[in-house]
Amino acid sequence: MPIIASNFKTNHTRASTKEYLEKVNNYLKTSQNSNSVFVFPTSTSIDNFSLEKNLEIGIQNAYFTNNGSFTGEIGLEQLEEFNIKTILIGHSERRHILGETGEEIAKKFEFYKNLGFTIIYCIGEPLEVKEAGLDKTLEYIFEQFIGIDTNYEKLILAYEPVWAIGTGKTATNSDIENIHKAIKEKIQKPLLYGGSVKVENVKDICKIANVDGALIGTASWKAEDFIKILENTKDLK
Ligand SMILES: O=C(CO)COP(=O)(O)O
Repeated sequence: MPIIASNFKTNHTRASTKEYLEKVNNYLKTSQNSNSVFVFPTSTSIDNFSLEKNLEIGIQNAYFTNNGSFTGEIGLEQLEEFNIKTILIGHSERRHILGETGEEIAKKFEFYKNLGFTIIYCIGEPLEVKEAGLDKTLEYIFEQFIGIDTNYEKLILAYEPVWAIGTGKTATNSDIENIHKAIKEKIQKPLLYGGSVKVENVKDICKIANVDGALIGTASWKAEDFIKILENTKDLK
């Protein structure tokens, strides 16, 4: 069964997140859809939601600390209040827009690994690297694993080419196939694809060899569309 995840990024309010989750949860309750579903709302919208077993809330980001003086950040204490046990680490927007370094990402990974969190770890190359060819792309991607324990049992990977995120430009199926194959040869962990996944293409993408699911931004922000995405992928292995 595929893993299907929605990354809200900086979208939705507390009220609309609750509404969204009610809709998705009701769908899962009645549809016999056994996909493994994750939703990553904004930090201000997390709560103690009562959800189906296969729907889990994760956090988009947190600092590697229990608590302390890190203005603007949240840590373990704030996550524990809502029983959050899943975190997204290494998203390209944090790497490239918020300036998170490989070293900080590795520390974050280690901290949340030691706490037994499920970690969705994102990797992916910017356009200029893609244009330099497959070898350069793989070299860039594998550098993003430096300091990361790729044997961690609760690790899920997400390949998200930076040039495909929020641009409407999905990688071609053969790009996805080649990159996923190369990653899987080295790291045998569930591997999601992300980058302009849509209601219309999610099924075909999830059918590509070595694609275990999808991490979706824009196309997942309306509950009705996310439910269509879940419906379109429900019969896949
Ligand atoms: O960054 C993404 C998910 O983490 C992908 O975003 P889009 O689906 O908007 O391209």
